[in-house]
Amino acid sequence: MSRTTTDKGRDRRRLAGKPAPGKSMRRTGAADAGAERRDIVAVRIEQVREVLGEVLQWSLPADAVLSRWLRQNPKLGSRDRSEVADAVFDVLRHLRRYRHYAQSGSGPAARRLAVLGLASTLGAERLMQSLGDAEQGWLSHVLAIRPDTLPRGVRYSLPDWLDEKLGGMADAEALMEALNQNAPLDIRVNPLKTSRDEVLGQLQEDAYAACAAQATPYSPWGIRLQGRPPLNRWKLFEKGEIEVQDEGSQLLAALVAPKRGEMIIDYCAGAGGKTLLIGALMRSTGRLYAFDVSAPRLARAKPRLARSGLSNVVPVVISTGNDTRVGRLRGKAHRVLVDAPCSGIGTLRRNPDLKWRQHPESVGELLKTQAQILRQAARCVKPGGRLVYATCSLLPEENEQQVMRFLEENPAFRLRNAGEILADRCQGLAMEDDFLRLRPDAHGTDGFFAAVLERTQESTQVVDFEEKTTN
Ligand SMILES: C[S@@+](CC[C@H](N)C(=O)[O-])C[C@H]1O[C@@H](n2cnc3c(N)ncnc32)[C@H](O)[C@@H]1O
Repeated sequence: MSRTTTDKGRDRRRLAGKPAPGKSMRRTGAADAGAERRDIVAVRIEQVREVLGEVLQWSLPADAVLSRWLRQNPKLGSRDRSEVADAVFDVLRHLRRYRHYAQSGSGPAARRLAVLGLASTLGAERLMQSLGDAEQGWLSHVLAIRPDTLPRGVRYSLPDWLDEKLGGMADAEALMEALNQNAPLDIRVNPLKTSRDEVLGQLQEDAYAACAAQATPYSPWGIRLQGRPPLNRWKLFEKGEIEVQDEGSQLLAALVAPKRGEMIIDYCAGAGGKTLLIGALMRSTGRLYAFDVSAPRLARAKPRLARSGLSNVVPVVISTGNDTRVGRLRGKAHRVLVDAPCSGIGTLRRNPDLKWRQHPESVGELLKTQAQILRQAARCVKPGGRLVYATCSLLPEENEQQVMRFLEENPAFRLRNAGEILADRCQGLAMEDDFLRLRPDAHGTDGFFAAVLERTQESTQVVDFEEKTTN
């Protein structure tokens, strides 16, 4: 059989130790891809290190620092953005444990934290390829440490004061563990425009398959989604049929139990999360005042209100002292919601930096503000009306203790059973006493607290009541 030119060429190359052209190209391609992956990881480590350098100064909330950094780096794609964000938030969640691990390494501490965050979010294997021998050795060493051999505060990455506070609660370690998980993405349907079944039906379509939409267990308006879909580009969102809202927040709005035609005050309305649901439950009738001392926060409620189709909401920027517009509503409101400024410890799944930004002194300041807001808001409640006090904190001093002190000072109010009030609309929530307490480990929501305080019908002595409480 005669040998072809191709055969001869292949033999010459083999003798010369050179691979065939096709193979050579394939191998180089694979090697290039590997090198590219290593480069990307090396760049990622630097990006995370850079963001952490700013976040760990604690001058701004982590999400604000991250948003600014992303604006300064507009060329990054969506995958780059989410890889950086995931690693930064992972480091904030596990900061105390990672700092403990970082002690044994060398080089800049922020780089070691970035490596740990990325090892957790991208996988250690992917990281290893981009590390030198010493860093690889260190990473293997710390990843082999069993967290259950570490003191509890280090294991769950809590500052000592918070470890002590949460440690005194029932099922403390389950709570600490749950607070270190990623929060799911909950949305709420707008009952003024649609129903949950209708939205769930649409989300069963192929285009939304990755979201694996499921009804939330307690709120009749809630849907839980997987991943981070680009919600604000969805038609459902643009048409005001859905809003982003944790199931726990939905339950707080339900606890207000508003009725058509009533006069209701959302005293700390912020960007209007609860206002929107309360207004929809009023079927856009009556009057719903959305108060807040922060004009920028209330301004953020405006586009949401526009989408919602509500026409009963009156946003008002109030002052922290004795505000005349608040004064005019004295004794007039059927319901007043105080969604008080608080430590936010119940939201650590979403805001892990709060455990490092808050401290006993800042909580002490919040306690004074909460008591003052409660006193001012209580004046607006009409006899027989209700004041709902809520926080996204798990700390008893911001919650039960705050309410019990208010009740001692204000005998015109009595505690109502929150579980019974919610039972009308929300199934399956069993509470052990009159308060509503939600926990991520028990309910899958952020941590929330709420109490319903009813002003007795007989309490017509508004003047006495005010004099007693103005100090
Ligand atoms: C927990 S946030 C409210 C969140 C909002 N209700 C929501 O559902 O999106 C607390 C709000 O209380 C406001 N606030 C702080 N001090 C206040 C005061 N003295 N009177 C009224 N609002 C106050 C803050 O500006 C902040 O927006």
